Amino acid sequence: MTEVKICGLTTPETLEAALVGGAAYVGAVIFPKSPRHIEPEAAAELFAMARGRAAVVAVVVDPDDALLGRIATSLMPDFIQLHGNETPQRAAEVRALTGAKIIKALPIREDADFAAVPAWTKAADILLFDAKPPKGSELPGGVGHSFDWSLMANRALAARWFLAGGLDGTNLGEALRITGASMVDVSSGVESAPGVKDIPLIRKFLDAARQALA
Ligand SMILES: O=C(O)c1ccccc1N[C@@H]1O[C@H](COP(=O)(O)O)[C@@H](O)[C@H]1O
Repeated sequence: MTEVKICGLTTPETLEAALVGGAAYVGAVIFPKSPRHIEPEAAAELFAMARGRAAVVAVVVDPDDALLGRIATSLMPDFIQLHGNETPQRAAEVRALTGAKIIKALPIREDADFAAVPAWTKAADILLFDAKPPKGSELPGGVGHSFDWSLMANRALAARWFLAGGLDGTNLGEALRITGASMVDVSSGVESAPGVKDIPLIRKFLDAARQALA
């Protein structure tokens, strides 16, 4: 099956739906400007039920060492998703500070945006291609915008990568067909309102991932 990450989970019911539905990755957004924000200690309590069932991902934006320390000692995520302007050198520090593997989000609008990929291929365990947020947006991700999926077609990459940005249960099949992605990430596309995850939409997305493979 296409590996799915459901991101921005904040309740046990929606996390359970993601786990039962077969999500391989589940994400906590630790970024106060986000409607999905959860404090590291609360995330640790919530995501305890995911241990051994899916990889736990902490999504952060240019985190300082103090926040990383709180995340490492409470949530102890399998992955830290860097969704800001972090450098490969900072990613190495984050890895050393937390012991977590690194997912690096790269914002894509045009072909030239892939220039950052070679530097990140060694510095990150997994890349995540997301749309560039609209101008003036306070959020670097989680805004439901997609990029031109044809930019991914026939792109030989020496790294594992997620397709992200504006995916939902209705467009996932087409996105997979065009990009050939084997890993996908969704947040707002499985919500009924910003920050409010919806169990039927989570199920629909996971079903669409299964059907795409069939
Ligand atoms: O979801 C958020 O609020 C968020 C905040 C800050 C950085 C990243 C965030 N989410 C990530 O954005 C992408 C795409 O989201 P969407 O499906 O388009 O809503 C995804 O990687 C989330 O992990």
